[in-house]
Formats: sequence, C-alpha cells, structure tokens
Amino acid sequence: MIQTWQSDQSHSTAVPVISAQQLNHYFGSGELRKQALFDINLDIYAGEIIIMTGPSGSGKTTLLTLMGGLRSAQEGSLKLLGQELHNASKQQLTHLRRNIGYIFQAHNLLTFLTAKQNVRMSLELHEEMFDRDVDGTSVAMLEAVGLQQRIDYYADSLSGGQKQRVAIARALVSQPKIVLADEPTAALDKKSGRDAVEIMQKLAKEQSCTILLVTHDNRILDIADRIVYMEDGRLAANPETTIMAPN
Ligand SMILES: Nc1ncnc2c1ncn2[C@@H]1O[C@H](COP(=O)(O)OP(=O)(O)OP(=O)(O)O)[C@@H](O)[C@H]1O
Repeated sequence: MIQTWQSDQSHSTAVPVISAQQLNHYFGSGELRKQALFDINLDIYAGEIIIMTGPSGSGKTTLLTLMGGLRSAQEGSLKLLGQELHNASKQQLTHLRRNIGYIFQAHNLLTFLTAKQNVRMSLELHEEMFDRDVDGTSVAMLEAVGLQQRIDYYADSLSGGQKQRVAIARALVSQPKIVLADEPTAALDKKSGRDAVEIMQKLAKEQSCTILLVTHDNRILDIADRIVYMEDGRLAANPETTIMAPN
C-alpha cells in the first residue's frame, strides 16, 4: 500500500519544507533504463526528524540525493523550501544547496585540515558570513559537539566517532534548514553512533532544523519523530516501522 505520510493533524495547514508528489526516477537509458523510484509521495515539515529505512537497493539514497538537490528531479514534483526542483537549473540547485547540511557515512573531512578548518570551510561558502566571526562560530560549534579538546587537531588524528562529530558540526554550523544524513552511524561503534545521532537530534531541535536520515541501524530508530520505509523503490506502509517513535 502506498501512502502520503502526514505525521499528525497539526501539519495539515503548515507548508512542508520538503514535498514529493508522484515522484519517479530512472537510471540509464534505452533498453537499460531502469526505474528506481515509483510514485513517491512524502511531505516533511520544519523541525521533524525523519528516519528512512528499508532493504539495500530499495532507493533510499536515490531519494535522499534528489531531496538534497544533488541530482535533478526527472518526473513528478519535488519541492524543497517551496522551490520546484523538477526542471530546476544548476544555478537554482546550487543556491538551494546552501540551505542544506550533508552528513555521510564516510565523513568526507579534509584530512590535511584541522577540525576547526574543516568546519570553517562550510561557513566560508556563505556570503552572509563574510563579515562574521567564522573562527569563533566554528569553535563554538565544535564545543557543542563535545570536541573542545580537539579543535586544532588534524582530522587524520581523530577517532571515527570524533570525525563524525566534526562532520556534524560542519553540517550544522551554518544553521541549515535541512540536514540530510546517509548512514551516519555505519562506520561507528554502538556508543559513538548513539552519541553522534543524539548530538544531531539536540542541535536540530535547538535550530528547528529538519533532519532526513537514512539508516539500517535499528539502534537509533527511537530518535525519529517519524519513520518511513522504502521497498523496491516505493514508500511502503510497514506497521512495524511507521509508528510514531517516542522522543
Ligand atoms: N548511478 C546509478 N546508476 C544505475 N543504477 C543505480 C545508480 N544508483 C542507484 N542505482 C540503482 O537504483 C536502485 C536504488 O539504489 P539506492 O542506492 O538508492 O538504494 P539504497 O536503498 O540506498 O541501497 P543501500 O541501502 O544499499 O545504500 C538500485 O537498484 C541501484 O542499483
């Protein structure tokens, strides 16, 4: 059964920050053309933490990258912060991406830079930050993720959990409206993974930022306000996973 997920009635008048309607996506062309997403209908609201789960190959990363403006929407409607991404220009996508923080399994830190320099880089992409204290803001963010002792350490010399916390600081330092996270705990042990998502949850609630997180990690499902389940390229109803998770 395919549904449009609405987490509760209070959203019925709010405008979603992400809205997919009848969204389809294909890879390849000609005879090799293969449909990866089918009729996705999903509204996500400000401040929500949504976890997307489902089997390998079900289309989670494809949907996440579409919602992050990292690939073009081909068919159907996908609105991000009110802007239609179907047929959006590269310039529009680039502009929208400044409102989004990204956290991936491989933290993608620049290993020849320090923790602070990695976080700073994200701020330097924002013109409005040019006359602000980017150093002070970066340090404050690293303190918020518990890395006050590691500010000037090179990324290479940090543990996996610490690197992921730098990645969280980098994603959230510019106060994005949306954070997209793909398997952020996959490379971490149980405690580091838990710590990382709890930091994300706390900071996101403080900044009223929306988080869409893809994971296979059942140990972190409880941080979600809502869980959606993908199967064979479709958003599917799954009574075990679409319950409202306790906060
Ligand atoms: N660049 C690509 N070219 C062709 N097919 C692709 C491409 N990216 C993904 N696919 C296919 O689209 C489908 C969905 O893949 P996707 O990576 O979105 O799944 P997933 O649910 O994120 O999987 P996993 O949990 O293993 O990361 C799969 O059948 C995959 O093989």
